[in-house]
Amino acid sequence: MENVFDYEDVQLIPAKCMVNSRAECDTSVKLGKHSFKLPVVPANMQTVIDVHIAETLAEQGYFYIMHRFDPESRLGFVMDMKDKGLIASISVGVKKEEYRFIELLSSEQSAPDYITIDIAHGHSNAVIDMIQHIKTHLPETFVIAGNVGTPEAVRELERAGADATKVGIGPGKVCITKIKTGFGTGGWQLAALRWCAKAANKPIIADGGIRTHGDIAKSIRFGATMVMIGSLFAGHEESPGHTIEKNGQLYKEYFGSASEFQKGVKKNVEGKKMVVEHKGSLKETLIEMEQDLQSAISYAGGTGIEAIRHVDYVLVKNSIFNGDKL
Ligand SMILES: NC(=O)C1=CN([C@@H]2O[C@H](COP(=O)(O)OP(=O)(O)OC[C@H]3O[C@@H](n4cnc5c(N)ncnc54)[C@H](OP(=O)(O)O)[C@@H]3O)[C@@H](O)[C@H]2O)C=CC1
Ligand SMILES: Nc1nc2c(ncn2[C@@H]2O[C@H](COP(=O)(O)O)[C@@H](O)[C@H]2O)c(=O)[nH]1
Repeated sequence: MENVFDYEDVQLIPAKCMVNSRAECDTSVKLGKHSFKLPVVPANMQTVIDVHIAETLAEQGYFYIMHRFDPESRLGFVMDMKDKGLIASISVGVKKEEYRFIELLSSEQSAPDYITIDIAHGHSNAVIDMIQHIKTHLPETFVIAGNVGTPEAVRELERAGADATKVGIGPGKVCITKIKTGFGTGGWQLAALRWCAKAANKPIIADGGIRTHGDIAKSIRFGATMVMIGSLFAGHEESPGHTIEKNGQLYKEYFGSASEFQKGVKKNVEGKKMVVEHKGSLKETLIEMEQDLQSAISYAGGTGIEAIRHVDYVLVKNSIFNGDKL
């Protein structure tokens, strides 16, 4: 593989500005049948999203994916969202009971708009079979399958019927897959995204490793349609994790979906629990993300997200922060 790099190794190169104000730049993106305000989705993790946040995001025109860690509530959740005229977007795993759950959604005529198949090693027959099961019983539902980290995996899941694939094995903030198994895209997620995107015929969601808002623009440049983010969303006042005070400073808990804490047992643990700084409201962050992305579009010399996909870039190995912190 040539050119292995990650977010901090890249700078995008500005092109001539086409707007008189950044407010003219449109950050919206289409995924499936719907358009969303931002190419960003909070991670489907228990300390990042809950029913309240899902409803708020859907009402305000943002994409969301509800997590799968309260499995019994999912049918009611889909029905409620549909009753309110909101997009229903949920996650499933690949175990036997999930097959029955898909059949239940079908028999209740409660097809979600989006289903994300959410397992650690998505390049597997388990995911291929689940894609086909969903497509058989809920043919109108947009299926996101993951997670994967190679072009072969993207192609195989697309061939099986996935409408989008999610790329990122191990770059997450609470991930320990890279340490425990030696595998993954941690440390070269942006290059892996580029590699996968070259093979993809359908949208890719880049998942994990986003540490700054500029990384969203970089993900788009290297082939992402949407970007999934956990740690940057876990610290809000609305975030579902507990608030913790340490030496007068407020933090929020953030734990991996494969952490011992989430699983309740010490078996195949590939995630950890940590705290992130408390940082005000989700609404403020979404507005700041939109403004930063509008600015990125203006530097790309365009008026919409598409402009970012065509800019030149340089590799600046580990130097973009010059020792600075945000
Ligand atoms: N993006 C990432 O880098 C990672 C994300 N995660 C997140 O953690 C959560 C739990 O993931 P996961 O453990 O997959 O979900 P589940 O615990 O639901 O496991 C799904 C199924 O896949 C099997 N399975 C899991 N990993 C492997 C593997 N490496 N090889 C073969 N079979 C496997 C499991 O069996 P068995 O347990 O018996 O092997 C189980 O039958 C998810 O939300 C996932 O997104 C976890 C790790 C990495
Ligand atoms: N290896 C693991 N990855 C995990 C786990 N729980 C979630 N995740 C992945 O991380 C991203 C979020 O990354 P961030 O850098 O934005 O914080 C999330 O979407 C999952 O793909 C886990 O336990 N182990």
